[in-house]
Amino acid sequence: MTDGKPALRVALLGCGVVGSQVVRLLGEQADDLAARIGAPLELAGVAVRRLGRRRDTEIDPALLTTDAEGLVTRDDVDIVVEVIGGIEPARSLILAAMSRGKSVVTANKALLAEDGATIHAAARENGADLYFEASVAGAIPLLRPLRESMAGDHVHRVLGIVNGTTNYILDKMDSTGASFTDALEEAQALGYAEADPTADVEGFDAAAKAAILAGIAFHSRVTAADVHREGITEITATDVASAKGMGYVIKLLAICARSDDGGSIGVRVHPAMIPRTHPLAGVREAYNAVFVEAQSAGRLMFYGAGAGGAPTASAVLGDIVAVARNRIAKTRGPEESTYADLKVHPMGDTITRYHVSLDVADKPGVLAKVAEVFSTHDVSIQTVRQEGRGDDAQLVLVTHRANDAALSATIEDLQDLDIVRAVASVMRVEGDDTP
Ligand SMILES: NC(=O)c1ccc[n+]([C@@H]2O[C@H](COP(=O)([O-])OP(=O)(O)OC[C@H]3O[C@@H](n4cnc5c(N)ncnc54)[C@H](O)[C@@H]3O)[C@@H](O)[C@H]2O)c1
Ligand SMILES: N[C@@H](CCO)C(=O)O
Ligand code: NA
Repeated sequence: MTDGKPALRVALLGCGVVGSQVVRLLGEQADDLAARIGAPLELAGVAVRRLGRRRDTEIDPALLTTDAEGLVTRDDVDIVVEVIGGIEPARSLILAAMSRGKSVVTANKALLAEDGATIHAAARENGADLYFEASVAGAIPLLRPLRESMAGDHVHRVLGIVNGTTNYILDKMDSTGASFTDALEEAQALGYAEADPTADVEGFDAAAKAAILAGIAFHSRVTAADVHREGITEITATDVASAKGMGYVIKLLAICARSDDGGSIGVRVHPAMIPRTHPLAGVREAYNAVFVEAQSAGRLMFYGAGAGGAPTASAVLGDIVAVARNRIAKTRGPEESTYADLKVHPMGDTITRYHVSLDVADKPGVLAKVAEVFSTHDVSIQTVRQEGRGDDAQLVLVTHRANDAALSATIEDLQDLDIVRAVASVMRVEGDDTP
């Protein structure tokens, strides 16, 4: 089937959770891959940090090297797969590979979100392919559909759950009533959360993915620094229970949306309450799901495993096949598209809704004073109810849509009211069509 075509030679950088599964699949599926590509794939070498380490997959020791730079610049390498992660040395290695015309496949969201401009420019200047499906939502085909299948449509909004670890934690808190700390420990015991869980629980991982998604969806350059980011560490069991009581569930969402006038985009990652009837509410455990809303396509939903060695390697393998086919056809995949050049507007200009719980004194006139603060900022209240009485009273308010800046100024003023003992919780509400 491959007509004796010479093999395409693959250099793998990094052999951890994802890399070891890439090695396994390249071996196990060699015949099918060759048939699909029209030429066999051959592993030219695997760059690792330490030679002697025990690995999940058996690798011919002769393929291992600690000289990643030497490997990517070898003449007999056609395709470089970067699954080391982080900014350096990943960036220098990718640039070195591209400068020699090699095709690059990477899963590195951190690098693409921080300095995608440099990597994409190098791909363009050297006529090299750059594929990165695994960088966002692991196995779920999402970037290729956005870059290619939807290239003829006009995307309004991308909204989703793009971090499995935090979804697992929030799901446990919701289903068992666990505290954040207990749910995090469970996620760590199961291998979802890393020993240092900061990138996940503080929303950095999701923010990098949001930047990549927004850039592709809106044909603009978006970096991690442009993304408004809030993590889930402050969410309490009480927040989760009270959301549940009102028919909501708390999820960490990534939201990339055009402004109402279409002149700018908002890109944000933060926890939000969504109705339990919303399709994203049913995304349990460590799964990911992303909605794309486009002018002609309408609403599309992408769902599946956003992390894990084998699922992520599936996306990497798909990219390897794509770049291999391109090499054989002497063509290239699509370049980065940033022609629309939309700017990211500040979070304060984003239109959101708030759910607010206030510990208040239960006496006449309190509600009127609270309502006055909202009206001063032109924020309209949708519902208000009181829970408890006397010294234990709580006012729970849900607003209509307003500027996030007006909503957060309202909260600041409420904090200063002497009748408000504490602002017990503030959470944005998403996913219902309330104006
Ligand atoms: N694990 C997942 O579920 C997942 C999902 C999507 C994307 N990703 C991305 O895939 C990439 C790899 O993630 P991972 O989970 O496999 O990480 P990992 O830490 O398990 O593997 C990275 C490997 O790279 C090696 N390494 C570090 N510096 C090196 C160097 N200079 N030369 C050679 N090897 C070096 C490390 O020793 C390690 O084995 C990251 O960019 C990550 O964001 C991972
Ligand atoms: N740590 C990420 C997986 C890698 O993108 C997650 O929990 O979804
Ligand atoms: Na993906």
